[in-house]
Amino acid sequence: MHADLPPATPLMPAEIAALPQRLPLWTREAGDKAIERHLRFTDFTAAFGFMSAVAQAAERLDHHPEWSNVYDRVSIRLTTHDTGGLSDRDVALAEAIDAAATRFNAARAK
Ligand SMILES: C[C@H](O)[C@H](O)[C@H]1CNC2=NC(N)=NC(=O)C2=N1
Repeated sequence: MHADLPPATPLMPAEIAALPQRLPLWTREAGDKAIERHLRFTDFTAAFGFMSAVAQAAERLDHHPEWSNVYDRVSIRLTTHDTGGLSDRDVALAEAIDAAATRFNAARAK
């Protein structure tokens, strides 16, 4: 189904070090195996609309978030299970998530 996509490529240490510049809204988890972002929306409908948009991006990229939702809040953790750490797919999904967050007027949470 996703035979057209190359396999996930692990990030090099220099790429991990540059993540704060590349993805300023994301924080690196201790150990640098994952990044996370916490968002708040105007209400549950907006939060769920955002999650639906992210779900479509995740399918397109063949890369899926670890996330949770409570009413108007969504917390997202990105890691690559296949490689056991951060990969280019995490960056690609984070960029798609940032674009969707803008469209759904997300605010920073936490
Ligand atoms: C078979 C399929 O391509 C893989 O299982 C993909 C699907 N989505 C994924 N999502 C995440 N976050 N990590 C993975 O390693 C991963 N692997």
